[in-house]
Amino acid sequence: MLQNINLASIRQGRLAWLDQLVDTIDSHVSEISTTALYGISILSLVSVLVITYAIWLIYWHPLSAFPGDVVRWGPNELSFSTADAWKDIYDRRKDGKILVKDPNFYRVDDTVRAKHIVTTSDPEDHAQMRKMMSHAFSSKALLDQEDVIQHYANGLVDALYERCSGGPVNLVDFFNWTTFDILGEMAFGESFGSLKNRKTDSWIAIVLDGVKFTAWGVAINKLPFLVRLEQYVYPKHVLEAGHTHALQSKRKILKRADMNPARPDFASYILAKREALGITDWELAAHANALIIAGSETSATTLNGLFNYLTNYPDVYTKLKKEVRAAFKSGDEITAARAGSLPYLTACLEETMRIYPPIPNGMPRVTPPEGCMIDGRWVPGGTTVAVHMWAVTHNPANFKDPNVFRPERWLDKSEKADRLDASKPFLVGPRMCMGINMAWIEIRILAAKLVYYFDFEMVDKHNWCLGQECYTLWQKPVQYMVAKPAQPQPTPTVL
Ligand code: HEM
Repeated sequence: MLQNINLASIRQGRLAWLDQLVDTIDSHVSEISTTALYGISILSLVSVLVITYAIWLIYWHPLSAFPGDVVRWGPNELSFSTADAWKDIYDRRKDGKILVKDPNFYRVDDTVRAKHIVTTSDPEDHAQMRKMMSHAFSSKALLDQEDVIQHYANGLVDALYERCSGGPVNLVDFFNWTTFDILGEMAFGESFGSLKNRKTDSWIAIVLDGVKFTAWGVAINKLPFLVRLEQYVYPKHVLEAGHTHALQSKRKILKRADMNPARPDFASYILAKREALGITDWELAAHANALIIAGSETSATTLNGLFNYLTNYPDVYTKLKKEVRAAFKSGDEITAARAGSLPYLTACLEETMRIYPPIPNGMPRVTPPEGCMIDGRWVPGGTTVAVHMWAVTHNPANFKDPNVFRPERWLDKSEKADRLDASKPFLVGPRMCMGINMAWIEIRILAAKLVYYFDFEMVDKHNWCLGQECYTLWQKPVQYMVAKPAQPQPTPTVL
């Protein structure tokens, strides 16, 4: 009996509690129903639209027919990794069609992203800029440039002799100091003083962070609704570096404009056309920056990559040392011409730029409105296309054992196992690197001098090139090496 009473009261209590709950929900539902209904309807509509758009992109978009070796890596973007795609996308085409640089990737504005030779999309605009700068890359200019390169190459050797007895050296710093000092002198009329001070100039640190600013800008541009909010999307330090870098470059180039250097530098040729072509101060700064980044970071990357692979492949290193040390009786004899006649050195550098391309991503172009053929396939108009440097040089269809560092593949051309023309670290066609000759002079001299003067051993031997972050250019971590002198120290150079 007692039990029944208790059970009944419990049941009653439960029911009361449930009644209360139902009442509460009821009142809330009636309060929010209209708003919730609207919300749910809009959400459902958006979901249906997004799903329909996604299905359209996957099954009915004109590019949906591109599976396999051509990778559709964005709704309207194709990546080719065949040797033949290079000429169809970047070179002068037989059908006269021009694939311009994709303005969504090469972003420009009137201030911190002012257009320069690398970023302008308009072919006529570009041709004018290229003409303006051509004197800076003439044979005569190259002779002067070799003097500057020799000067800093000797400075690098001195700095390494000075520091190597104190323990392992971070090669990344030493190559940055050297290549940025060379380009600083060529572009702004003065070096950054990094080699002399044995310290990375603060401007260089900002330049390297500034590279991320450009890469973030490209990523943000992929979602147009983010562009207006972009200052909130960038990481704060990247945004600051991008702006500081542009402002400091403007200050530097305007200071250079007031100087009158004895030897013409890159700035001389640009300043000479400043009025005639109506080049703004921001554009002046952008040109100088483009030259410094294009010319220094890339060469430093190649040299770091070379010494990483040499120290990981002792047989290759021994063979290269033999070639270089047999060719020269003293370090002063190392000139660009003589270093250029060493086949194994050239093969080692070619192989470095294949396996660790200084600019590893694709440089996007847009197909003309009427579409065009690329590598034997029809591609509709307005499609963004590129050959991604890393993909094409690591594609086993182009290179046998693509992850193996084997300079011999560049020497034994009868082998035919490799499509050597798939590796184009300097690009091809009218937008190809303007500094290719200077780059070869620089990397040959610097590599030959270091191979001649030192024996390097990597601390904690590993493949330093793998696993690096990339923001168009590699974010290079420290690379510590033990440097043992192999020759008596030369007379130091006054920097
Ligand atoms: C190993 C070293 C180098 C590599 C791998 C390299 C690679 C490249 C690549 C791939 C481009 C095309 C970029 C694009 O279209 O977005 C380029 C353009 C350019 N590079 Fe280099 N570069 C190197 C060194 C240099 C040097 C030393 C200079 C001298 C300052 C230089 C000056 C330029 C210029 C002016 C352009 C723009 C050409 C144009 O659009 O007409 N580069 N480089």
